[in-house]
Amino acid sequence: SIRPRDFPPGPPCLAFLGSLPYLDVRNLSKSFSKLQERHGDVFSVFIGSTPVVVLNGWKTIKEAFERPEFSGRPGNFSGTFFQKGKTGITTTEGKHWSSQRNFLIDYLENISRSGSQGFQDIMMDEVTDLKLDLTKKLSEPIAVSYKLNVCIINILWNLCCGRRLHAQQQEFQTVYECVDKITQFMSRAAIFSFLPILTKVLPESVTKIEKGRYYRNRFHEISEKWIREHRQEYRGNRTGDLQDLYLEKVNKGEDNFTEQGLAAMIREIFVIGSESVSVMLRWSLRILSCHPEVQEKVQEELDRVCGRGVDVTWDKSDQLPYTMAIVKEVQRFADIAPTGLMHKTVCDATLQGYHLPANTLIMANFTSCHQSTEFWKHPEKFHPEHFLENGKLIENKEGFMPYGLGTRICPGMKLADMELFLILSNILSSYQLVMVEGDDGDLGTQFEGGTAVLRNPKPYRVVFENRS
Ligand code: HEM
Repeated sequence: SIRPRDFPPGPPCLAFLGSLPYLDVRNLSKSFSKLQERHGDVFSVFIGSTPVVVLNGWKTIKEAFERPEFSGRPGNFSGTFFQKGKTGITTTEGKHWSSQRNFLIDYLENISRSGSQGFQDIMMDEVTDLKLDLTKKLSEPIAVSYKLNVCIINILWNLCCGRRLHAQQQEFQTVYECVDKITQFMSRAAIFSFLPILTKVLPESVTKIEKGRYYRNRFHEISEKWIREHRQEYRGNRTGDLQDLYLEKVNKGEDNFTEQGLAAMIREIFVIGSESVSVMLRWSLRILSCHPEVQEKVQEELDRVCGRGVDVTWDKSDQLPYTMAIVKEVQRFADIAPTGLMHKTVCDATLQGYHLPANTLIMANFTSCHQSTEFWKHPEKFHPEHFLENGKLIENKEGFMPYGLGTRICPGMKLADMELFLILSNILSSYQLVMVEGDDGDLGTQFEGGTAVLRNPKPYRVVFENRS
């Protein structure tokens, strides 16, 4: 074995393939849970010839991810291909990373703070449009993905560009297509970070690199155009959307703030912020249509607190513990990012007696928390009561980390929580979700479509019935 003695143990490493024969690449977290039984909470696997240290269990993941030594991010094929280099937040480190990350966090904190009504109203407008769209297809089986994506992309569009671009249909279609194709390409290309040789030996029909490059370039052109347009209109006295605030910093000459950096941030928000919320909503509607008894309870709460079919707003959320528990339980049950994003040690570090040299790749097995009987009474079931105690919502629960933990925790979490709450509660207030006849209610994962980074439900149709 090429493991030094104080490096975490793991399955054998074979030439070229590493530990791949011991791993189900379409369901890594399941393979990890098996290896955890044998090797403990900290073990290592080889992907190709690259060792990756896998962390399991709440205590271990929390201990590591809260320490700055573990806050690095490895160079990865998909991310750098998408941005044409290391820029933005997800793929960067050091001063660049913290400046961009803090900017986004401050901005989102500002617009989502209770009392700041503007952005909530914008979200509610999009939710109303979504409901109108659903009204056109009542009582027939429909696929919801596209409708949900339109709503989510419009929210992000408002966030990044202000309202003006919203109605331009052709441009919307182009952006939608770019985001969709880039997301697909990036999850397919995840493996190229470990086996770059594949990009050379496999044909384009398999790698889809040329196609990926086409959509990437198109999206670069669009994001750069948005910034030029914004620049022309900017007079230095408007404090509005994300671009205005970022450009203010560019104008002041602040370190790490450039127009290219702004374009990268916007592309990143669209790609990372739309698919994640969309997948979570697809799970939500699927799970709820399969659980009429849960729908009944949440609708009773919504009717009582807000009134049937009346707009549900974020300021009502603290009076809606059951609704909030559903949002959280969907996040636990769906476990959409089972291994999160890879980290890297930025210097030599020790963890539970093991020595990890600088630049060691680190992966966390979130499923080991979300599916553990240590924290959940019925881990394999959808059970909103996991987040309730004496009818009150449990805000911070051990073992729950849909957005990761510590230094790299998702900066979009508050925005995502608001989107999930507003879209789901307003749909449930107006409609009954009914399974299509003959549907067996299977809540399994869709594994087709390669090594998807996000865990998706199997494609499904659902019927919306009016409640009034
Ligand atoms: C339900 C939806 C979402 C989920 C489940 C989710 C989950 C995650 C996870 C697990 C990470 C990795 C944390 C780590 O590296 O340890 C992450 C990172 C990130 N997310 Fe989210 N996310 C969601 C929505 C969003 C939204 C709406 C945005 C943008 C507005 C966003 C922006 C980001 C960014 C920029 C990072 C990289 C952070 C960094 O490297 O410092 N996410 N997210």
